[in-house]
Amino acid sequence: MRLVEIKEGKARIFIPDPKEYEKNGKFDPSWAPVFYNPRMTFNRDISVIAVSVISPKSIIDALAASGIRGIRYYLESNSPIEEIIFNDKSKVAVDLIRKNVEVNGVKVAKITNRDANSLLYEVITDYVDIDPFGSPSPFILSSVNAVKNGGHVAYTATDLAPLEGSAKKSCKRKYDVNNSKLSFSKEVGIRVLLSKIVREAAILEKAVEPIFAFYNDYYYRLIIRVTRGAKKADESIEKLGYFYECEKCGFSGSSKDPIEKCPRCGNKVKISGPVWLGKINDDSFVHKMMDYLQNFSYIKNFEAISILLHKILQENKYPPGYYNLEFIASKYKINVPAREKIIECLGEASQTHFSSKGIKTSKSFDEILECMKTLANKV
Ligand SMILES: C[S@@+](CC[C@H](N)C(=O)[O-])C[C@H]1O[C@@H](n2cnc3c(N)ncnc32)[C@H](O)[C@@H]1O
Repeated sequence: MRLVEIKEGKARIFIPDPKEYEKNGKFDPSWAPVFYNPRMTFNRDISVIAVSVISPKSIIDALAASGIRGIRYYLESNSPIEEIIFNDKSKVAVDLIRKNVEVNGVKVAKITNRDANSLLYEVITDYVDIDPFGSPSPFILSSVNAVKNGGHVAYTATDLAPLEGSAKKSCKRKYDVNNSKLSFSKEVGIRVLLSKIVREAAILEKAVEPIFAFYNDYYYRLIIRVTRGAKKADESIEKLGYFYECEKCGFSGSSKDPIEKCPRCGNKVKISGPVWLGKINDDSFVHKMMDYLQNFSYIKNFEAISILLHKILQENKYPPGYYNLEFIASKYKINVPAREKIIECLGEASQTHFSSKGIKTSKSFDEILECMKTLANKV
């Protein structure tokens, strides 16, 4: 395997030379013997900042591939990390991790060549990172099991089709959620993932609190805090419910139990659930990330991260779900007014990072419609 050296953040790592695995001039990171995807740099940049805020003493990079994530946590997070377990079931990956750990002087590394699940049932740590191909579902129970009381787990999910309701059967299999493709499916997806995590954690009498969650490019990233206690686990479950959306009048909302008819026009609704209906971001955690970000002016995505964190804080004020302006406009056969104008008209409203067509607000559907119609008439 020919290697090339690349730089990401403060790490210099060796990866398989992509040129060797090109097919017809194209390259997909999954074609190389060890996975490294530069499109995930944003995910790793922002995770380095989150880990700095969390400040864990021990970390498990359970699906480590080249080791880039754990290495960057060691080199770049503000906190003194005492142990990082780098794990991958691939022997080739583990050999490369060994090299990369040495090159970057990671003094606290333990490297294992195990199935992540069997490893996670044997260890106890402050922070687990689950960054799989596709769905993190197979690793939820074991990762929640592996963290101490008050510990954290971070998940990446790239299986958007089931999470957003395009692949319904797959969503039922992997997340045990009856999902429909709703006009605000980008936000539904992360709430489907959280719903599964909450229910899996409850088996272990652990409660889950999301502290940081976002959507970017082709994946979700979610960080949860896990606490022990059957009662607390029950309280987490209480925050599950259902989204509905009316195909006729476009009205949408959430309810504790599934409903069949639109509360506005009486038509049949599409539903998705059970989904997490609590907050998905913790304001004080996001504020701390903004403060810490100032120490990371060297990272590639500094500006983009700052924009995302500001958006998240704005949208975190509003109830779950967003309004897809194109969807509503199509129902009423009106032009889509500029998003900023609608936000201005409503007053209490914000953009959402989930969609450039969406707004979040605590105002009613009819108030939104009124603003949209008034503005559309002015166009
Ligand atoms: C998407 S890659 C990880 C990427 C890496 N975290 C990064 O930031 O570049 C997923 C890795 O998980 C490993 N893997 C898949 N299933 C596994 C399992 N059950 N146990 C341990 N490793 C596994 C694969 O060999 C692959 O290296």
